[in-house]
Amino acid sequence: MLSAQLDEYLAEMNLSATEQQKKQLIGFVEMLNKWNKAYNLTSIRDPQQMLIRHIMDSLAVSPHLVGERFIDVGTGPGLPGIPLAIMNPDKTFVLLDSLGKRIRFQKQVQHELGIKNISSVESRVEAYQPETKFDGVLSRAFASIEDMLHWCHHLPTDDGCYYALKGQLAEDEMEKLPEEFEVTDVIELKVPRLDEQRHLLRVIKK
Ligand SMILES: C[S@@+](CC[C@H](N)C(=O)[O-])C[C@H]1O[C@@H](n2cnc3c(N)ncnc32)[C@H](O)[C@@H]1O
Repeated sequence: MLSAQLDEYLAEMNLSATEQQKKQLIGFVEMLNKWNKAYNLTSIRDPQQMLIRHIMDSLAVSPHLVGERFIDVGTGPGLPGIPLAIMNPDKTFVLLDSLGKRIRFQKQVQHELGIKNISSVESRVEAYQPETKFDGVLSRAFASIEDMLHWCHHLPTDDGCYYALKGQLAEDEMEKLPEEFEVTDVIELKVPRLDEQRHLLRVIKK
């Protein structure tokens, strides 16, 4: 059932996936569903809705990523980072969250599904000092853009950028951007069966 839906949605989004990648995406939904009661990972309880609202919503960002090394800040159970890592094995993703049980869940996912290009970090983002900086800093449902830029300014390379996955566009949020930053792209995302506005904002330091 889930796998037929996944095939349909991937086709609608013009994304192609190997059998192994599809197995991992479905496996991730199954693990979210199984661990949700004990670990309180998401308010969405129905696996079919998880597929749309978590997996496909995350994957809508995939065609817009530029670079190889990414960090997903405030990733929770690994969103959008885990679906993006599954579909982009040539890129690496650090999944950062301050809550230990979410990190434990991610590590279990990495182990059970054999996802090689993710690593999990338990830390507040402000305190995290990576050895190597990132081409892209991603977030979904994490903070206002202003707070994201404030807390993450030490993470991207000089020509790296920020990707914020948002619902309805908050013009006031964009107006409050510190003047050294610039929104270079506002991309309207199409997520199958999701009748809500979704946007990806790409921000750079001028
Ligand atoms: C609303 S959840 C969003 C989770 C996921 N990105 C998603 O889209 O489902 C926000 C997450 O950010 C984490 N968080 C909040 N403030 C943080 C901080 N300063 N540093 C690291 N993680 C933080 C929380 O623990 C939580 O898991």
